[in-house]
Amino acid sequence: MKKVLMSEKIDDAGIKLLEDNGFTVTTSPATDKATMASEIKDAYAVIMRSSELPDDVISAGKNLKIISRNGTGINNVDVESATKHHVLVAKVNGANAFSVAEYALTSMLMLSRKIILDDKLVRGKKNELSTYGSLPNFSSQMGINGNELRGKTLAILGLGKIGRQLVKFAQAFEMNVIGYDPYVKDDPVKMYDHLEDIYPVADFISIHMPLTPETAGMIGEKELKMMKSNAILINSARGGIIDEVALAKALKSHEIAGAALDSFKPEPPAPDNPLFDVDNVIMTSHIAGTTAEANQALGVGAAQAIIDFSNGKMPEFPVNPDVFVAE
Ligand SMILES: O=C(O)[C@H](O)COP(=O)(O)O
Repeated sequence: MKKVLMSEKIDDAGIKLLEDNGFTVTTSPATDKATMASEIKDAYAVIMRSSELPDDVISAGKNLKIISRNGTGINNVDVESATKHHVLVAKVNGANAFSVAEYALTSMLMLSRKIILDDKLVRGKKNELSTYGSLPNFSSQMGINGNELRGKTLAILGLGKIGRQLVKFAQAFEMNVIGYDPYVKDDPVKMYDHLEDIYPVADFISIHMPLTPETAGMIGEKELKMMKSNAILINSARGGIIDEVALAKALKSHEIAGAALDSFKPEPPAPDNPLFDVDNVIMTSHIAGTTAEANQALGVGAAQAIIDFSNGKMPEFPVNPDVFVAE
């Protein structure tokens, strides 16, 4: 029986699909590299999500034929090493696009309606609330008002499946959507050729690009200074695209109005990450693409890639297709 090693457990539907197709499925804790390297020895396939799959682990996989990432980003897989060892890397595109786009929209709404700030105010004033009597909207009386999304300009950086889903959501909120993506051939929204033309006009900026040498550190002090003072920046893509120290400074000095980050560098964020001390930022634990629905679709997609491969068929989303040799 062919063994599939999971560095993180996938949805039961994906495990069942593999077992129904004659594979044995085991989990090895991704945090323990030594165990992983020993477990990978007799594995035919690996399924992984957020864990790192470096060269020394891949090299230990003497029978390894395919690495299946249940997600789109492949920044945590050493594709070069996989290719060197003739291991196919496959991913699952689009299965969590709705979830990530929902996360971006939720963050935009929470920040522009000041939901977290108001929640803190209500809790902080719990003993005085009865004195407000017929004026329960005390935060509005204090001058704290949110804004609608309607009519605001949203810049979407990266117009893949996630970015395009966000376009649909934003248009339903009557936002003016603009975009930047040097790799798209069509123009799903008004596209800009240069990021420096986007920063000064956007009220919201949402990043949906992979972490690559081109995007690493793409938004730092200089770029933050170009943004509007009411700008809200959302990163549900990858840590490392935004300089977090520069962002904390820009938020503290109100150079921009707010931010939401779901991914950090390093991940999880180190205790001395300056964003912990900033109010107008939402910090979450890489949850944007993890809903029950997305997890199920991703698990099934990752399993299907292995089944297809083992049946001599190219998986739907290969990363290094040249190593594919039908079995
Ligand atoms: O790579 C992806 O599938 C999306 O960017 C979501 O990220 P995640 O899979 O790391 O949650």
